[in-house]
Amino acid sequence: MTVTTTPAQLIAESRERIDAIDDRIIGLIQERMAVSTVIQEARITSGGRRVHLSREMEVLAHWSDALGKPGTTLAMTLLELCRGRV
Ligand SMILES: C=C(O[C@@H]1C=C(C(=O)O)C=C[C@H]1O)C(=O)O
Repeated sequence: MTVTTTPAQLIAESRERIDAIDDRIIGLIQERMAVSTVIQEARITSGGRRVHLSREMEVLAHWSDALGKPGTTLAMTLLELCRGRV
């Protein structure tokens, strides 16, 4: 007996996978925010500034290399989440 998957089933199952992936991405972003906060607080406590522009350029280049221009946009949003608006 062959069991066929209908398009509606395929879509529903794939959307469940997307929701699960999104949950993992959100968790990773929250983890990134926590690590970024540790760095920023250490720098501020030792007399430095919250923002480190040359490091942010490295982060933007990393995302741009992987995902192109939308990667840069994503990285800018990530940076805003991690250190607030500049
Ligand atoms: C976390 C840091 O501090 C800030 C936050 C950054 C980030 O979230 O990637 C990058 C540079 C800084 O503006 C860092 O200097 O690495």
